[in-house]
Amino acid sequence: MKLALIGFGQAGGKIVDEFLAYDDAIGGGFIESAIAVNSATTDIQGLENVPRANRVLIGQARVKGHGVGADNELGATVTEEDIDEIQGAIDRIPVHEIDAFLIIAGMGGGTGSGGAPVLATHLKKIYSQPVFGLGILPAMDEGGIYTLNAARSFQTFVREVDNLLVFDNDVWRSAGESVADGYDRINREIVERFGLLFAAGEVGNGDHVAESVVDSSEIINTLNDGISTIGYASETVDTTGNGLLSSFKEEDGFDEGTATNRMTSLVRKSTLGRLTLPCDVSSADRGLVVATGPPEELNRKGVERGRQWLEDETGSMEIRGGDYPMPHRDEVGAIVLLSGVTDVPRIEKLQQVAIDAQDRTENLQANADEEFTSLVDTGGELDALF
Ligand SMILES: Nc1nc2c(ncn2[C@@H]2O[C@H](COP(=O)(O)OP(=O)(O)OP(=O)(O)O)[C@@H](O)[C@H]2O)c(=O)[nH]1
Repeated sequence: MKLALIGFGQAGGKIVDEFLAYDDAIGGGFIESAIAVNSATTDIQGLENVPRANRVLIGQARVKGHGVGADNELGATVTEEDIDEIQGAIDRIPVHEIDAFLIIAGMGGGTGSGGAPVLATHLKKIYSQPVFGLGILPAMDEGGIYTLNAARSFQTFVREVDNLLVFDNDVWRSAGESVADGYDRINREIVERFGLLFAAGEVGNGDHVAESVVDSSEIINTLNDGISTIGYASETVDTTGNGLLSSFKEEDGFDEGTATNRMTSLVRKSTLGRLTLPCDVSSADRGLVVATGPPEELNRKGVERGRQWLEDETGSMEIRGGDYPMPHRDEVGAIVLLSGVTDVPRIEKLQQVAIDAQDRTENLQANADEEFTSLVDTGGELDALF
């Protein structure tokens, strides 16, 4: 499907940058336009792939290009004030060519956390295309302010978009990695999963017409509303024709049984393995299974079996399935999109920690005010200058 990507804040911009590189690398063609919005000059200058003309600096009057310092209320305010600047960049998008907008933001900071929901509200008012969000949750040890920001932004963002796709940094961190290396790796994981999903809806004009390609409307209908999470699993296949697999192949070069079993097991691994947002799979309302890989290794039966398995696992009758053929790849994969999930312990925990952080901050503030008054107050024994 064709998307207009809008990266908000530092994380949002970096992920859009990575999406552009990925789309290019796989020849996906799912990005129609890409915009980055930020209140920090250095962050926006550091991007590599977003065209310069599509980088929008907001909040200059208030923060002078220095960012909003994790104050997401200020992030929301400067976005409202400078919405015309952002609209100026959106006006250059051929909106009639896109299937949806995707706004991407780290939810723990200030600019993206506060600004992304404001932009979603604005786009929904003007355009008929769906507006999706991709929200990045902070790791739990990032501290109270990030958790509080994320919980408040989540509540608002999910209400304003047609669907909020969620990625949880906490689940994807590795011990012993620097923050920068960690983000680079995590960002590649993000774009591979979401990129393959969106690229899947963009097949149609190539040489390889799959048995049952995924259509952009199937992705849109699966997303529909609520929040979503994605699983992905892949396996290397021997495409040279000399390997072990080839010895099982039938005369036409395709072993139906192997391909079917492989896909069913990949769908299971993808669903029961690490999701972008861990959740109880049975709480999903809708789902989509996408089989990716060289067209000669994909078959309809494999997707159908995987789809049926997911129906049983979720109890949902709304599980769609299809192919995304990728010629010249030596990997077969399965993407599982679970949408309308409701049993998500991580969100409940985030909200609880945020409520505690909010209460603690209010108490500390009240005490600090009292203590400061008693520090300065001499009981009338000293007169202030004026
Ligand atoms: N996955 C991922 N997460 C990131 C990255 N950079 C920052 N984050 C996350 O995003 C949150 C901070 O958001 P940023 O995007 O840095 O903040 P911002 O929107 O630019 O807002 P301010 O810096 O406060 O003006 C952090 O809590 C991290 O969890 C990144 O490159 N990848």
